[in-house]
Amino acid sequence: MAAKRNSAATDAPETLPVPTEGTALALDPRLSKRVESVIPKKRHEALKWFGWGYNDSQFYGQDGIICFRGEKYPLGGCELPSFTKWVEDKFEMKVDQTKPFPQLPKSYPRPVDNAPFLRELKGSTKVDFSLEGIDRLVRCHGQTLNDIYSLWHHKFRRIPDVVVWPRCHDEVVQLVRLAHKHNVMLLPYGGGTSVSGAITCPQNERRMICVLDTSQMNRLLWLNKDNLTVCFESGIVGQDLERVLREKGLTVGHEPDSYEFSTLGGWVATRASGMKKNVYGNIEDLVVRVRMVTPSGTLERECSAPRVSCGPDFNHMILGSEGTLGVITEVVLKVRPLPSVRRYGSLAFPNFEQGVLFMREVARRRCQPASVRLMDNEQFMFGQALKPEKSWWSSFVDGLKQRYVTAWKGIDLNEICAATLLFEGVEKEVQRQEALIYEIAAKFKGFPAGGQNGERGYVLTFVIAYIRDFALWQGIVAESFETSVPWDRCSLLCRSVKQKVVSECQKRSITFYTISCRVTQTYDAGACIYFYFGFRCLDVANPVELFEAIEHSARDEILSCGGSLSHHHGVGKVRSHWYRSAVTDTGSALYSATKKHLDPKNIFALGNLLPEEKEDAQPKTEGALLSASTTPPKAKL
Ligand SMILES: Cc1cc2nc3c(=O)[nH]c(=O)nc-3n(C[C@H](O)[C@H](O)[C@H](O)COP(=O)(O)OP(=O)(O)OC[C@H]3O[C@@H](n4cnc5c(N)ncnc54)[C@H](O)[C@@H]3O)c2cc1C
Repeated sequence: MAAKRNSAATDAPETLPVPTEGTALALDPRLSKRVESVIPKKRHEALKWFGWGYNDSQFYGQDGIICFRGEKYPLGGCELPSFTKWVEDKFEMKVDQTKPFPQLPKSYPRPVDNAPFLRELKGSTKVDFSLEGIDRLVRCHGQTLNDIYSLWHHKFRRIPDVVVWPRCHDEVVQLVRLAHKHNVMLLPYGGGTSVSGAITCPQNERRMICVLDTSQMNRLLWLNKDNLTVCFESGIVGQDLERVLREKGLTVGHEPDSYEFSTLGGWVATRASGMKKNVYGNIEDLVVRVRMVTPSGTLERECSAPRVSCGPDFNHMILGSEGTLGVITEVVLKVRPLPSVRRYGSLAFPNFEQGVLFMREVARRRCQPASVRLMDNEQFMFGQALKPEKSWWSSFVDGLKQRYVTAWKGIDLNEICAATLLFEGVEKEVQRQEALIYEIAAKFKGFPAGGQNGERGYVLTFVIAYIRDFALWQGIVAESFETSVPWDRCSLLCRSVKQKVVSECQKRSITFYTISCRVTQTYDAGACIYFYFGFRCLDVANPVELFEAIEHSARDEILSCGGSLSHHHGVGKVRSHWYRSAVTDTGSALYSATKKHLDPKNIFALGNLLPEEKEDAQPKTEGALLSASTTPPKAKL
């Protein structure tokens, strides 16, 4: 989504060191420049301190109707009567626009001091830093429900004590050395979009916590047009990266739903997945080479050859390291020429099972378009509700009526589900793909439902992220969770997890809730499933604990159905309970040994992956105890 750029971020001297690559002839040194970012150094000047996205974009209530403001998005300035009705029916509540919005705290947690560290930071480096409360607060968390709820209710006991903004690899090397020397905890911070608790400050850390904000390390370092590779610093934000490349007729094609705000370093550190992975690959397919600064030295592959057989691949040690091993500073990525054609489509299926069979067949024949996503009925209806007055539900139905009126017979609107499609490539290839996809869909009773519906589905993705804050404001807690699963367990897992959530809600007398799922990625061997869950919590004392207890049960169910701990959100702190059993004791010992070698003083003590020992853990309430299993379930091979 286009946004005004931040020129303040361009003031760094251009004398910063620039690594070179390959044959100098293929390189254009003029390219090495800081990118004007849409996100200012003082993030809170453009982004909400208390939730998701831009300050000027949000859902709000007016005369009992839900509206959306924010000119960067197509729903900007729209009233949403259907969505209002959906909320009223689902949660039996009216929009209450008189509810207060959260207020910034009047004071911030007292910082832990480490005078020798600060003295040396000021004296022997040129790294900019801040001790201001607001700079510390906005970087103490990611985007989990728990994070946002804690912010709204001023619950964070521990926030960073100092924020630093290095501008290049060498400054990171200096900072890591300093932190190691003075035993300061370092927390690499990219876009702050983590949904695993990965950047939430460990609440029991007694050392000074220094957040290393990568936003000022966002240069395009070089571009090699012969090899179609590009090197960026790790702090570049997704939309900036794509904009710069687009100007040169190129794209990386990595578009996670958070790409407006998440960074290249964050993608690598979490093993992110983008919606167009079918054409461009997931982040691990796109990375050619990556540099990570650790207290024991810099870890990187020596050359940019496309594939090497040279023992275990240490790029994969860095991918998914979740900030616990070091700071990723520079990444070499593959680029592709921009596609000449980009076309949307959509399909309707009589029920979810037919839709899954269609997805499976598309994967079997390896003919996935850039993106194909299947929504269940609940999510489909929710998507329809999110239309401005008189728009696409009517056009959707009309479209179907006009073209497929006879085929509609026998389709139950309580069962219908839909897939959205995005095709990219050259015209001929896109036409071939479209024909094949619609032919396969027909075998599973699927109907084309128009490009406009498909486009809306993708565009809405960026707006949907704003709903959670509105829901919380109104007294609904909601969040998504995801997994990946082999094909033969896909439908079973979707059904079982939804049933589990329903029964957990009933057990806890939660009457008003929503649980839905979608298949978002397909592979040869299985798929990625996304669940959305929310419930009305107006009279609940500890809604987040309750939510987490139910989510915990849902994760147990996912694992016992043969699903993974995570397809792309990562482990962080939220899923660390299951990490050891997911990778075996031997695997977790290997990770610990690696960490000990790279970071002997544990300065990257984020507490991700393997849970930290809890020194003063609070006793759990009944809601949490009800479902917190001690032995994580395991699926058979
Ligand atoms: C609305 C929404 C939609 C999302 N959609 C997707 C999606 O489609 N696909 C997907 O994969 N994820 C998605 N996510 C999750 C999140 O955006 C990703 O995990 C993303 O990769 C995080 O990047 P970030 O720059 O925000 O990292 P942060 O949140 O800042 O950090 C995440 C982790 O990476 C570490 N880290 C960050 N930068 C560095 C660095 N330079 N060196 C070392 N460690 C570092 C941090 O320490 C932390 O452990 C979504 C999240 C939200 C809120």
